[in-house]
Amino acid sequence: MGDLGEQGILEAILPLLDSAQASLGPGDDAGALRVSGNEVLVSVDTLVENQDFRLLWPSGLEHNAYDIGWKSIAQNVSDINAMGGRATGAVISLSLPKSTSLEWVMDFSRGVAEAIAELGAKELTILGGDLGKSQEISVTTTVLGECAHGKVLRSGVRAGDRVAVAGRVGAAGAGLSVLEHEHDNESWSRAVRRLVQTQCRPVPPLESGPRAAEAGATAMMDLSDGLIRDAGRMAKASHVNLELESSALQDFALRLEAASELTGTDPMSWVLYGGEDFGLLAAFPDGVEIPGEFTVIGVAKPANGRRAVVKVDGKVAKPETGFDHFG
Ligand SMILES: Nc1ncnc2c1ncn2[C@@H]1O[C@H](COP(=O)(O)OP(=O)(O)O)[C@@H](O)[C@H]1O
Ligand SMILES: Cc1ncc(C[n+]2csc(CCOP(=O)(O)OP(=O)(O)O)c2C)c(N)n1
Ligand SMILES: [Mg+2]
Repeated sequence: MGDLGEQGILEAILPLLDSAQASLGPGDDAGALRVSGNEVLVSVDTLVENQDFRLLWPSGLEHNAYDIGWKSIAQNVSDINAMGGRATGAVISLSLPKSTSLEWVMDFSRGVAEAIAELGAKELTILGGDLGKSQEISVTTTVLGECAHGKVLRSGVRAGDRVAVAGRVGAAGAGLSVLEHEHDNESWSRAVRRLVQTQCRPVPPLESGPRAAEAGATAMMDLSDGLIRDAGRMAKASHVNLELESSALQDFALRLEAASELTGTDPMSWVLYGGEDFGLLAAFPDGVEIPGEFTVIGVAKPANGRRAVVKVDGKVAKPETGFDHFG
């Protein structure tokens, strides 16, 4: 399966599955089902030890259970936010090695509870979950949600729309590089610690999803796999090119300098290809007032019947760069 990539696997399996009864089937940040006349959004995401976090990073930092609980909530409510909705319920499945301590599970659960409170997911309540035994830690959270303003899909961008982002871009990727860098974590500066914190405890902009929907966004998705890769998915779903300007991304890169000095990485590579910030990528038509927390980074242009692409400063960006579990 290694060479197929996530996209190739999905193209092979989705035709085998029946989604006819869904009001929105697979392909977007969340699916939707009509229940007693109301649309309910559903999304699921998994965190696996050594794939999505390490209990001990090469930098010497130990990853605590609290942060895993936090991130599992953050990454899931982010998918509901990306539809323009608010999370209402969640179930959490924990698969753990027998050696895991009770203190670990309690710390994890505190992270879940505090993420819900501090991220401002006021309507989100835990409905249940599951406990099981496994070789390594694996956390799967399913989240339900609703949209007051109608759901916003990835596929709605129209030529002429302005493309904008909210939340952080590149910080979590920079934090990941620092964690993976064999450099003693005791000597990290405050700025470096903040970037690591964005990787371990991401903060999706939960007010911005519903606000963008209300403002009239034509399309939206969350940024989990890297700006270029995710923008490529939006471009493909909407059959338009997304033309981005690196000058509009410069401010995001400037905020990553501390990590760049430590690891020797060009900060723009984190902005373009780093994932897990769980910010928003949205498109707004002309005449719509874009909410103030969004930064316009480009514009949508017709694909003219060709394969839709993402361009940066007029050059086609490589769609294969970014994060893929099977890439
Ligand atoms: N095993 C699967 N069966 C059916 N649909 C899937 C499966 N895995 C992923 N999908 C769907 O494919 C789309 C892309 O998945 P993914 O990249 O994980 O989404 P996201 O990045 O928003 O979490 C989503 O709509 C998701 O629901
Ligand atoms: C040990 C480790 N390796 C790599 C990463 C980077 N990483 C893991 S998942 C991911 C992308 C987002 O996760 P995914 O499960 O694809 O979320 P989704 O797109 O489904 O919301 C990235 C960049 C990490 N956080 N930790
Ligand atoms: Mg998503």
